[in-house]
Amino acid sequence: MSGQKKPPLYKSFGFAFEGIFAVVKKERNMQIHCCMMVLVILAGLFFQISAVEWCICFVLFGLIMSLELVNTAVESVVDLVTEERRPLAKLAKDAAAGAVLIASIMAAVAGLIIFLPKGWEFLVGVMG
Ligand SMILES: Nc1ncnc2c1ncn2[C@@H]1O[C@H](COP(=O)(O)OP(=O)(O)OP(=O)(O)O)[C@@H](O)[C@H]1O
Repeated sequence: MSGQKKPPLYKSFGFAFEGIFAVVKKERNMQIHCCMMVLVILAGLFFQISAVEWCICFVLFGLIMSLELVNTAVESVVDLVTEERRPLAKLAKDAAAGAVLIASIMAAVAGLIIFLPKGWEFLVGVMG
């Protein structure tokens, strides 16, 4: 929309937050990501993970949630453009979903690398 006055910065932030809240409300996968984030934060506090480990966790939360927002945006645009079954619509939706899946698998692996040894140490300490 060139030539039109841009909305003030605070309004742009408002629209962005509206988008985030709408996706959290509508998308079950986003609700699962939010629950996982809370669980990881609780585990991080319990096991007192290092600053670098917190950074890795927060970067991965951001990556997965951002990709979920983009995935919902792609799905919405595809549905807006066509209700017919079309190969390109399928490719767009499946590729966007694949991006979320890859990030989630990598985050799960990173989570295991960070938390598995600490969980094991804790169990050994409790039992021994
Ligand atoms: N217009 C379309 N043309 C061809 N295939 C489509 C089309 N719309 C959806 N599909 C296929 O059906 C699958 C399910 O689509 P849907 O829109 O229900 O999204 P979804 O993968 O269930 O995502 P979510 O659960 O996040 O809504 C897609 O992954 C895609 O493979």
